[in-house]
Amino acid sequence: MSDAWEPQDGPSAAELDAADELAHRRKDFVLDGPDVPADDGDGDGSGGVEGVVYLDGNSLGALPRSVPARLAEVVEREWGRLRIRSWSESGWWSAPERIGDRIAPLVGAAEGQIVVGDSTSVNVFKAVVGAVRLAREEHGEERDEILVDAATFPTDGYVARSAARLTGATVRAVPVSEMAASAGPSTAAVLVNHVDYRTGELHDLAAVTAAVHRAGGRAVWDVCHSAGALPVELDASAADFAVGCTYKYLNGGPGSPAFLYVRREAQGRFDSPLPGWTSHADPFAMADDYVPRDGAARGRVGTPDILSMLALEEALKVWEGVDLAAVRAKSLALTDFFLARVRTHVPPGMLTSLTPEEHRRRGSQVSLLCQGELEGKAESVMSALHARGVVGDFRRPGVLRFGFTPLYTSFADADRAARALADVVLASRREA
Ligand SMILES: Cc1ncc(COP(=O)(O)O)c(C=O)c1O
Ligand SMILES: Nc1c(O)cccc1C(=O)C[C@H](N)C(=O)O
Repeated sequence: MSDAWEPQDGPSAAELDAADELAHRRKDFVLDGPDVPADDGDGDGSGGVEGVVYLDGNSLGALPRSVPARLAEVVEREWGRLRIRSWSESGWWSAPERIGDRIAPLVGAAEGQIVVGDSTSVNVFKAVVGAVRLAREEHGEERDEILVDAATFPTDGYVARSAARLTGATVRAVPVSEMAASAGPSTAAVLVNHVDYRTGELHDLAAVTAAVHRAGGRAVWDVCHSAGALPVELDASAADFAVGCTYKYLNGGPGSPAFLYVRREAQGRFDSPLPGWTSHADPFAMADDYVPRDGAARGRVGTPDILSMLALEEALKVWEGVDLAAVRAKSLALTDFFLARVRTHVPPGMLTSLTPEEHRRRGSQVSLLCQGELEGKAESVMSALHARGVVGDFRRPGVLRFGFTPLYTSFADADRAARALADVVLASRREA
């Protein structure tokens, strides 16, 4: 432990964990495994009885404990013994809408508006083209611009540019802070990340959407970093389309299918650019002409990815009885606690938080920029943290990211991570 590690003002991690109403959810996840570093007995937080501190749920959520048995059942019974009958008898065919309805309350959506399937990237494509077509149907072909969050996760930008080429529109990158003022008479659609993957900044879904609507455009939201991390008010904010992944805060597993939300009011006019046979009104008619289904199922394309989808369905059971307001309160308390610990123990000028202080602008991660003596060392700092049993990640050029998943991250985790970070930073100063 570093000499710099002194007792803190305010409640201890143990006191905060004892008062945490979500603490009991942690046991529903597999968090310790054979990769736990052996206890080296020096008390420096580098593993042992405490296990790994997992702060990378903003990239890949931890495994919910009940998933392996459910997957084994799906493979052995539903696939192994029932085979083709499972499309109807095991509910495989309707899984995309059924699981969409399980996600709906987590993102503030009434049922019947979310379908699960494909990747986030593919759903961004459906949503952006769908939004452009809708805006043009309402306001004419002069709607020729797509505004894209200038700090977007790259896949959204790539897809938007391709969608623009296909629809004859152009793309303009706009900082989210200027999005509302930038939407105008030529805006067909805007594409915004609800939480910035690099900084953890939370954007105002309702305000930006309202401004885009006033300008006559349609709003598409990427909620990858907010779904399951904080309350997302899709219906109340009048979002037109939203897309999210399920492998981060929804813990669906690596490559678990994404989801597509199409606001009920827009569903009947949603003209998907990927009209596959499973979104046909009568798929088994195998008709030449495409007639789209009504409702969320219009967002389907081809055969659903059943194994991943049913793993996700099981994973979503951890949300039963969870109050999203409690999730948000804990997320903010965890990130406040971690930031305060880091600020106290890391010498000034080495790490700067890119994550907003203001709660209303903060998602559920903390991003620290390596500066001064730490410039160029983000990767080595993160690997030293991994060696001490603290798993976050880094994004080039110098951002350390720590994701806080309220269902399983404890205040003791946040405390140990900050401690390990201070030790790593001070060690790197000694070595310099
Ligand atoms: C905001 C955001 N959008 C999209 C993606 C990825 O899309 P896909 O699930 O298609 O890989 C990620 C992360 O990988 C992301 O952070
Ligand atoms: N989807 C990922 C993957 O397949 C491999 C590694 C990382 C990811 C991620 O999700 C990265 C993540 N979206 C990010 O915020 O950087």
